[in-house]
Amino acid sequence: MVTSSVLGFPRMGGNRELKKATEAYWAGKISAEELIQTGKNLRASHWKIQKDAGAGTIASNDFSFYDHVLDHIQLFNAVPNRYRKYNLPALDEFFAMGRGLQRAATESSPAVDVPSLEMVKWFDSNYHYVRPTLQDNQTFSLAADPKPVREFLEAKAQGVNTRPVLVGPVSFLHLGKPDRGASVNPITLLENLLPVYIELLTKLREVGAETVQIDEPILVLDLPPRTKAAFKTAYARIAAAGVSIPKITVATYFGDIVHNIDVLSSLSAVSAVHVDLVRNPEQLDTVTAALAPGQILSAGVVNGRNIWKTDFGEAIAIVQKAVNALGADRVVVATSSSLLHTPHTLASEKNLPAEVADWFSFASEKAREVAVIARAVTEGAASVKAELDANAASMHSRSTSARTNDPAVKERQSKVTAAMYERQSSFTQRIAAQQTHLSLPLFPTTTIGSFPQTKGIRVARQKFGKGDISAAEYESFIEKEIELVVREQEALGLDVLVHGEPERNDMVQYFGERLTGYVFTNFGWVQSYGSRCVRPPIVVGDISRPAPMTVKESKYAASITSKPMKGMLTGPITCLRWSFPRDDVHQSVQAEQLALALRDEVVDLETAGVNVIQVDEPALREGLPLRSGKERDAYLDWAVKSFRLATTGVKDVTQIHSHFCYSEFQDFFHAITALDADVLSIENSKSDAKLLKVFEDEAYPRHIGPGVYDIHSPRVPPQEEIRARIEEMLQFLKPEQLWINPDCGLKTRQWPETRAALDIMVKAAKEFRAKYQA
Ligand SMILES: Nc1nc2c(c(=O)[nH]1)N[C@@H](CNc1ccc(C(=O)N[C@@H](CCC(=O)N[C@@H](CCC(=O)N[C@@H](CCC(=O)O)C(=O)O)C(=O)O)C(=O)O)cc1)CN2
Ligand code: MET
Ligand SMILES: [Zn+2]
Repeated sequence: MVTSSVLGFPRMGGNRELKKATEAYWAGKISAEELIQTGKNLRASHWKIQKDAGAGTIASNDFSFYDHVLDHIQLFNAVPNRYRKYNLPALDEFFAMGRGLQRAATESSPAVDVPSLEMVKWFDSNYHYVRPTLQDNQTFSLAADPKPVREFLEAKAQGVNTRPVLVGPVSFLHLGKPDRGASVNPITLLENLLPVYIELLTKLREVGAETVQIDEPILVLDLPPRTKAAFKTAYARIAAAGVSIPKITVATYFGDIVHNIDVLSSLSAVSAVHVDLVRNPEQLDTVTAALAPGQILSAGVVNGRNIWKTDFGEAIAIVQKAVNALGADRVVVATSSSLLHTPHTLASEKNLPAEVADWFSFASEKAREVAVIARAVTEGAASVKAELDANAASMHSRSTSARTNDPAVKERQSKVTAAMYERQSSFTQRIAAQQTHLSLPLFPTTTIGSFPQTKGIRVARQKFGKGDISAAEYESFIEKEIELVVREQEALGLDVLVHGEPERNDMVQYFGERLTGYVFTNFGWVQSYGSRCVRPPIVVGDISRPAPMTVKESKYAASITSKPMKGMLTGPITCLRWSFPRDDVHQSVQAEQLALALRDEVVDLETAGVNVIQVDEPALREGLPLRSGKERDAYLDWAVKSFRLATTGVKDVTQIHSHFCYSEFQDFFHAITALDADVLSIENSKSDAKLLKVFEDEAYPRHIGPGVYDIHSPRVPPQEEIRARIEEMLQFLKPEQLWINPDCGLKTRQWPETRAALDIMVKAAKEFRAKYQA
């Protein structure tokens, strides 16, 4: 019999209960017990949803109060001493690593001041994990009352026999890095980690876990030989534990494992291997052939990364093929990855056009899909006839809908010329014109765009959405917010100002709402990091811009100050990647449509007198295929082209900025150069300044602002810290090319820390200005 499984469920809850409780706890409004109870209720509800949907195997330990990799840092007692030394309650230590902690001394406790650990992209998704930082001679031990055991028992008490999910030992180490000052190669710590890992598996078996899902997603990456070899060591040791541990499913996702297929022989003792057959259906034959006798294939055919209904006909055909090769008892129908990346349920969406809603499937619906597919294969199509028929009708409705096709957009795309990808002059000429026009000092200061999205702003927007306040009232409210942000920046002494983005719910959703071809949800939230969520707009058809999207706000902001005002747009790749893109048209086509819409916006801003325009592309790297090779080159080619198409319609004097919230450019530096942006701002405060060396090595001529402080944490950086960062940057960058700015936008911050940190930043810039101008 073919069974079904879900690799993980979203954590936030249908109403973002987890986000609200976590933030209330941080604000001191609810107790730790109340937060813990909220987590418990959510887990119970999520297990029930999946059980009621008929999903066979359901995960536990997929829940986290912040991030599941961070959970494992605590689980293995790999907490750096700078956190451990405070002897905080486990929950507070956990959050201190996630978001930093700065607290004045009280009668009973000393002052705490510790920055967060680094947060990085989870493969090619918009989810971020907390990166384990490991010491030379790092030791591990199992935390008391291990979370996976606790949550397994919790589900068991509810009558759900779950499959605990763990981050695999090899992936955990590979995804980590040496702590600042340490030089350890994380993978060399495997021997230290394995006994703890086996102790955990043994405990899980003791409490009744029959199987465990061990995620080793790094198997889809290009791996150094040493990491590949680590799989052999790890899984031989795990196999040696025999019947004292549960059966194991090793899960991979977001790519194929064909290039690492030799590693499968190291996994011959595990009971099942999971692969992503949505992304890479072609790997089926190779993987099937490489399985050990009796080994089960978990076939990921329901997409964990988007919201489109699964085409049952296609999925059943793939599963049937696997069954033909392996037999029904050796095939499980599964989601391609955890459903963490999908919204909670479609059932809450009351405002979608009915035609379109019928094309979608969110997490709760996907849990049902795996069950239906498994039943169709086991008992035959007749057993689920109604569901198969309805699915076929949905597929037909979408493929024939008039909504997806706009001939005017296609017409415009056919008229794109080579000249439309080029600025009028070279950077050298442009920067001279820009300097004259802007007359900026050495080490110019700026910010990345957004200022605090206060409760007041969000509530005003909510009221406007509900019709409680009029458009005119909302607009004048936004103007007041813009004015406030402008005055704050003038008082701080910043050089290039921004309007603060108060009118934007989100940098991608906002643009989606102003473009044709998109639809929106009311509750379609997806976790991005910690308590932060996004509601990705959904691309269903051809995209165009009916009217200017940002000109009014930027023009107003520019009109109330004599300082240069920077216009603020989200680039085509980021608009695409942080939406749910359509899957019936190549992404390069959607990116070009977005680029043409943005090109018009850029030109309109210039015409309105805004001569500094930032086009954010933080998702450029995220879209980079995970493995090096031809696919990467093809992606970079169309990604760079769409950025250029969006930005090159302006005169020399208009300065184009772009922003990325990371600083690892080594593997695609040529593409960064090819963007031909005049100024780049990048994240840098949490990474090694040595990453900037590539700009020096490649003699990158344009301007760069590597972030001087982290904005994801409320912590205010001391001036010495910023000074030290700038000194480090000057080892690799010329003073003439260096801008001073934070790592990213300030929307998640509160005003007091924003003001304090920017004040320190501007002072530091002035210090360097004095030193270098002398
Ligand atoms: N799409 C996207 N991806 C990104 C980023 C980003 O900015 N956008 N930045 C990077 C880091 N990721 C981030 C993701 C989300 C947020 C973020 O701030 N999200 C906000 C929600 C933003 C939003 O959509 N706000 C809406 C809705 C706000 C809201 O919750 N309103 C309340 C009512 C008002 C209230 O009581 O507060 C409600 O609907 O219930 C608005 O402002 O209009 C949050 O989780 O709090 C920040 C960074 C990488 N990926
Ligand atoms: C995630 S990148 C953010 C860029 C945007 N302009 C902001 O400041 O919020
Ligand atoms: Zn950013």
